[in-house]
Amino acid sequence: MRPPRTFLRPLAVGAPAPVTEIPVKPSRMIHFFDPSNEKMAAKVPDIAAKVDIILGNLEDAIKTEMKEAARQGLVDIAKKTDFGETQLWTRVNSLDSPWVLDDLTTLVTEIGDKLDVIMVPKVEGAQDIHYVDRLLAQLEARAGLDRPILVHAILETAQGMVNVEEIAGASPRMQGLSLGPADLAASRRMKTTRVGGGHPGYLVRTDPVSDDLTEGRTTAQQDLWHYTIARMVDACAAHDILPFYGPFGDIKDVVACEDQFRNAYLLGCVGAWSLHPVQIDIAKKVFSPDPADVAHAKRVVEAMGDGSGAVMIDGKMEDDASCKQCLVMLDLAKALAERDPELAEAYDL
Ligand SMILES: CC(C)(COP(=O)(O)OP(=O)(O)OC[C@H]1O[C@@H](n2cnc3c(N)ncnc32)[C@H](O)[C@@H]1OP(=O)(O)O)[C@@H](O)C(=O)NCCC(=O)NCCSC(=O)C[C@H](O)C(=O)O
Ligand SMILES: [Mg+2]
Repeated sequence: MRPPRTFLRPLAVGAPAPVTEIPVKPSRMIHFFDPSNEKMAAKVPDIAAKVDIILGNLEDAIKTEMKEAARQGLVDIAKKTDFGETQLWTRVNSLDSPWVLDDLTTLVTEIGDKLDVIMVPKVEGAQDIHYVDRLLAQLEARAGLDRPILVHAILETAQGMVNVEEIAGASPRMQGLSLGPADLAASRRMKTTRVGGGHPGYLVRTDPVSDDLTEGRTTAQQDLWHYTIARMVDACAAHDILPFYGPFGDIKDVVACEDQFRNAYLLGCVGAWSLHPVQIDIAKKVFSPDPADVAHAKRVVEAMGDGSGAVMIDGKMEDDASCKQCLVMLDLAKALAERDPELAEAYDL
């Protein structure tokens, strides 16, 4: 780790100064598209207008023989598209792959001025972020960029989970973390075959009510990802960066997708990945606070005045701590209202 006094120094001569704060912009969904797929690529301008973040994916889900076409496709799309307020991200290939060096070199040199964040998969420890950090500084200097490109790490190996805190604080470039449940399940040797979501076999059962062990015993499915998401959220909050849930692979099960996204929202995530257009509106709905919650938050904040003391509202005690939660809700609502006139009206902001 770099000592505190040097943490914010550029890592290459001519590289832009690192940021001191991660910009908090609406980030309800990171929409994945395959830049080598002509049909998907053609939809990018329309989709970019609807999402908070659009991500050109170069890693898993891109066939080996299409890796170079995907990289070039992303360069072409980025050059010709006006993304407006929507953030442009990419997911590069993993650091042990034969493609990542060309991914980083080409993208920063050709479209570095348009790229907000580079998502790095399968990050295992601070050393992976340090490698990317220095290389990006060199490339930014070469490309004459005037702002640093931020880095987002996917937590998808057991090693990455063990080192989650050092990853979150490894560089001032660290923008956030996403959970990659499919790779993480494989790395942990979990006995699942899904891309995110729950499993009916992971349950608890009520105690026996008689000698017949099958009589009257109900079960409830449990959340496979609770521990992982909570751990990621704590690491992100401690380092002032942003946590995201990752993919939900059962595209047709829009109900369970909404549940998974909501669990992540309630635990502190700011957004989730959308893999298919049908998941965009699910993320938008879930990660935008409910207007009733925003109205309640406003009442509490108004009643609490300077934020200290305790008041009763609708029979419930509110104090400094619940007021702080309400401020989190209101800050998010205000940020979203600035971007979305419908939400501004719904929140009366
Ligand atoms: C999942 C898909 C392969 C499904 O594609 P398809 O079979 O074409 O679906 P549809 O026929 O329903 O598509 C309808 C139209 O919508 C377009 N489409 C589909 N997906 C997208 C998209 N993401 N962006 C833009 N447009 C999209 C189709 O082209 C159809 O168009 P048209 O024919 O003109 O009507 C596909 O959705 C897909 O590939 N999605 C992205 C998958 C992906 O990125 N996977 C990687 C992320 S998950 C992961 O890596 C795991 C993680 O790392 C971990 O470890 O957990
Ligand atoms: Mg993965």
